[in-house]
Amino acid sequence: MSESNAAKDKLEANRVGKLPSVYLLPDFIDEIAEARLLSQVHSRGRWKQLSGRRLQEYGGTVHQKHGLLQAPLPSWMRALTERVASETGLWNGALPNHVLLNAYPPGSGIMSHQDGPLYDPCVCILSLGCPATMHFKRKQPLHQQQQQQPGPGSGFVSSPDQTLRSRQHSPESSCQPVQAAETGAESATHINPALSVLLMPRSLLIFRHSAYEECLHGIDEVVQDHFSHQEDDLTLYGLQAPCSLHRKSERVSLTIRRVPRVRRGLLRL
Ligand SMILES: O=C(O)CCC(=O)C(=O)O
Ligand SMILES: [Fe+2]
Repeated sequence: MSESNAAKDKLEANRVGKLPSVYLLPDFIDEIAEARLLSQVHSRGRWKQLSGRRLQEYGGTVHQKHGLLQAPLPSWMRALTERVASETGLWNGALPNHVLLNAYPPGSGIMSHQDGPLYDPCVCILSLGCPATMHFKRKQPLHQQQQQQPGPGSGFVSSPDQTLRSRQHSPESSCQPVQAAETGAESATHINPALSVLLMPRSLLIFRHSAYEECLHGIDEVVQDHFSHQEDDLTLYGLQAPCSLHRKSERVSLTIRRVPRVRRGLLRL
């Protein structure tokens, strides 16, 4: 079997939930590699402070009109992106060229959003540090969004004082508007999640195609995630429902993507 067929088979064996294109690779890296990555992440680069999280961007800046104004990835990050590409068989032999680092203090998250149209519709997220849960919600038709949204550039997440999360969506009354996501069009939904995936440290979450294009994804602002039913992700981690996971320390994630349109050398725009 060719290397890329083996990678595709491995992905299919690690598909989670009912959405057709979400995959989870638990322990994609070991604890030594995690500690090394965390020290790389914290020893260099300048963080941009956003509401509730810090951000660093590697590989260049994504420009609406020109695509990726490319800057080289640091060698430690290139080694990781090459491994992700070869072990997943994603991007058909091309390499991801853009990585976002997000650092979340306990109890923070990221509002529901869709990543921008300039990326290949395929994302790999490596989690380090503390667990969290990613919720996918189907986008609503525009006319329904207009009735429910507070306006462009804002969205809804669970309120910070909500301490429990089960695999049910929070009631509308516990929602509050937050700043739009960095990476693309945002909109709010109030329907039940189509899928919730536990992001344990060292795991690699992958989503693409319809999960990328037809869903929003986000992480609730809670200090504890509760799982009432046994689902694929828990089984892959060897966990048994019901169970709760506390977010006691910082979570760092690396969002690995590919921007097909590249402009080399930073331009003055
Ligand atoms: O931190 C995460 O797991 C999610 C990050 C994300 O959705 C993004 O960078 O677009
Ligand atoms: Fe995202």
